[in-house]
Amino acid sequence: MNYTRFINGLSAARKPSPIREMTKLLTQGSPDLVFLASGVPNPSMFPFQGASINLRDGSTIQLEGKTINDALQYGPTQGYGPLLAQLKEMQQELHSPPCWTNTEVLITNGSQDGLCKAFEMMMNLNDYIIVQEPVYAGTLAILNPYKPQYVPVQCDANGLIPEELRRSLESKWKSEDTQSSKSDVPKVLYVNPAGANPTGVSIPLSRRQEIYQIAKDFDLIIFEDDPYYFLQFDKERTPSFLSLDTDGRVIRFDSLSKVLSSGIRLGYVTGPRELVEPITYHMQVSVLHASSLSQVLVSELLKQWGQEGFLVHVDRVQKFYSQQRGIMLKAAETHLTGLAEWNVPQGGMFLWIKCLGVSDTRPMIMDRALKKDVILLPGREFMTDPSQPCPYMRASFSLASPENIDRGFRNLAQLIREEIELTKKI
Ligand SMILES: Cc1ncc(COP(=O)(O)O)c(CNc2cc3ccccc3n(O)c2=O)c1O
Repeated sequence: MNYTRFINGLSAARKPSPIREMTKLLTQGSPDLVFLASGVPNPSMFPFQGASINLRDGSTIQLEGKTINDALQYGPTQGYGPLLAQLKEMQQELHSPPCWTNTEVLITNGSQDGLCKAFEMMMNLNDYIIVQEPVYAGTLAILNPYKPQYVPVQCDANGLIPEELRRSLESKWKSEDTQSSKSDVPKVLYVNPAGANPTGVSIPLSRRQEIYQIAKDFDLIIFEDDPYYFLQFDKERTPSFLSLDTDGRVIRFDSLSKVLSSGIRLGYVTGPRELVEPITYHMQVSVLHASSLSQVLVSELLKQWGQEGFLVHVDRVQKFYSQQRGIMLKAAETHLTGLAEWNVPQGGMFLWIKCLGVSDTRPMIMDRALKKDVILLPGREFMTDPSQPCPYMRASFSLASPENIDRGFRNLAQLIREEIELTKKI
């Protein structure tokens, strides 16, 4: 693949930071190396001497000696060596990327960080960008400052509709347009393939294959933003776009937030070397690297658990959210029947609810929901054109107890009834 058209001028101008390149030598030198090259602080002056992290299973992770030193010190931008190796092994095991020999993995400050830098590598003002709609609000927040021309592709209960994607592209462009540097043909398709935020929808494998073929026809890069990959409620996880990527046109964004901890701020980007390298250079000058403490802690955990132990853990997490989903669906059936409609989420942690008889949920939620002791997110926050009224709202089943979910939906039902009455009076 020729990646030139996917890297904007700002990103193409980024070069390896000399200081960061020196830090690589720190990990490559012989034990006798006298390192006088960079401003790495002396760890003997750090007040922290060790750490012991208690796990729920009764075991502990001890950070001492080399691990506490690594945890408290600068490290390589791409990521803490042992964790990088563990994540690369996991990506190969789970996705068997066809272009593995040209694939890089970069550890980022959550997947949001990687996503933001990947868009900043590609986007120019007013670019066309293809998104499945509704879109994760955090992605809209990254994109909106570019004043993009969104190409929102219609979704149904199985996610993005390939025929709609092809129709949207063919209505304005031909595949040969991608040969012209002057063409405004879109470069990126952004997709949440499993347990999408906010709809909870997962795209079946057959559709992913059709979508991948369309991406080939129009030379698109697929941003596979997949933080709910381990929260798919079907027995088998659907193969990722990365596992279909025979061309090297998928950049995958994974997150540890939903399965290990959101506060440790660790995600990882997996994609072609030519597209991961500019994001790495951006990391070199923005944050230097993701938190060493977080990386060492997770690496020690994965050492203790092994990949098998990690997958046993994520299955437990998946079962928890599947139970939470069941509790919310029961509350919706009990309290919202006749007042709203919804799909059964196939993954993730959200229920996407369409209010009947309320054309726009934003004023109802922002102005009147708190008085009813319930709060959700208005659907407009997830739309590419937030100026339009939207009857949808997003409810998260991640945190609330079963009792509170029931009470919240009871209050929500009352709120909707009062909104319908209010609307009649206007
Ligand atoms: C599709 C998709 N892609 C990327 C991310 C970012 O995950 P991370 O950086 O790896 O932790 C997310 C996280 N989504 C949310 C985060 C959040 C954080 C505080 C408060 C509210 C939040 N709400 O509502 C969210 O949806 C996501 O859903």
